[in-house]
Amino acid sequence: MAAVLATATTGHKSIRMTVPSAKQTRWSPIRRCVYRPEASPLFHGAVASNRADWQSACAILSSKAAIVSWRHRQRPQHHDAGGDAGDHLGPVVNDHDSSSAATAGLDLVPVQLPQPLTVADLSPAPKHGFQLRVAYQGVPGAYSEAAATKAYPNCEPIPCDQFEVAFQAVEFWVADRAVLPVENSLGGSIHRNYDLLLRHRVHIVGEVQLPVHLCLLALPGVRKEELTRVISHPQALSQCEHTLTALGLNVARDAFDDTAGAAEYVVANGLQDTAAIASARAAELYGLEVLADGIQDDQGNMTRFVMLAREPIVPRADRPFKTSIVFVARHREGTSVLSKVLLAFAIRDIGLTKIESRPHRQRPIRKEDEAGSSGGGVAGTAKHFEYAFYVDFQASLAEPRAQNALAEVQEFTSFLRVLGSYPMDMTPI
Ligand SMILES: O=C(O)C(=O)C[C@]1(C(=O)O)C=C[C@@H](O)C=C1
Repeated sequence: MAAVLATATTGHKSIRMTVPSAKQTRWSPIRRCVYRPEASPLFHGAVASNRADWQSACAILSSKAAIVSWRHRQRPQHHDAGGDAGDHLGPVVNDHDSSSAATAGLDLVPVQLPQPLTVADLSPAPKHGFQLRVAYQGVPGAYSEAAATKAYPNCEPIPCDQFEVAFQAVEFWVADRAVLPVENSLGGSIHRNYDLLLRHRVHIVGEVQLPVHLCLLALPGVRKEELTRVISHPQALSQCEHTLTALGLNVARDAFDDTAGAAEYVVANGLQDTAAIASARAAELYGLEVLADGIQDDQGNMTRFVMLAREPIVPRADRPFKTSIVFVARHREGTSVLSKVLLAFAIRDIGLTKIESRPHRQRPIRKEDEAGSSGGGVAGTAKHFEYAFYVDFQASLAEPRAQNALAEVQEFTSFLRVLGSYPMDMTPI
């Protein structure tokens, strides 16, 4: 059984990663798993529920075999702008060389013992010599990877197979940050991440906007006319819906986990009739040809990502900041809450850049009796959906006007959480 793992200390530098073939290996994404201590070979009562065990259980890097442990002789620490790759201890497969294990036909068994937490684990203070590890959803070549490296140049991007895994990677110290998409100028909001922001204990510490330039990729020699299927991330498919039709590609369009994963899939399966929509970098990484370049329906296509961390940053008032909040209306306030909240910002001259609503899962419906009293004599029960409202406003929490606005918002809400107060992305497009 083949053990598959890339060990490169900097994901980008891995040759195996950049020129993959069926036999070669590279970074595989961290996959989601449900942690069951009793199922873990590391289970020793209470000890088994610690971080190292979670990592052993969750960092399964291949669907075939490898069980990966993250070895931290020195705990992960970081600074935002790069570090010394040589100092970083990357993932290992039980200290074995994966290729020799594969040749010997061995099944690898995790032998990594839980590591005790150290003081360094508990300190957010960066230490030089370590690269910041940044989780993103997808595989190398995904736009989210590009966003991660735009947000944190010189970081070590850590691929995760699902958005939730990227959240967990930060919460459980497998990564120092996550960079995740929240909205696209063509496809709209990425609701899943709004929902996850509420469920996980992480903070928004920044935002990054990335122009998304989509390409149609196929195996070398394949012509457009031979295609019967186009695969990609649903957002990417929707971002070039019209252009595909204009190109005469009225073929099946199938959703995939991420754009680069679709490209990889075409190569891994030698698909002559299938194209992937992905980045030019994905074409390079996986050895595909670019059949059409810039196929997004709008040339200004842009995705906004948020940067997440375990700790919030200290808000400042000396540069443009944005603050993201989420709230649920207090029941007795009725349906007027949203307008009252908007007014709390308007009277302080605070601009709102985004508002999003998501259904309230525990309390989906609000009933209002005697609707007939104001409804032209038609008696009955009015039923409204109950929402969690997400608002981004243009001010720093360090500013008294923002603090006062939030104090007022709190009056009308049964739940209010600040997701983060962070510098706005001011980089030129
Ligand atoms: O599939 C990718 O490459 C991603 O990074 C994901 C994603 C998304 O979730 O919206 C990110 C940016 C693009 O808008 C298309 C897809």
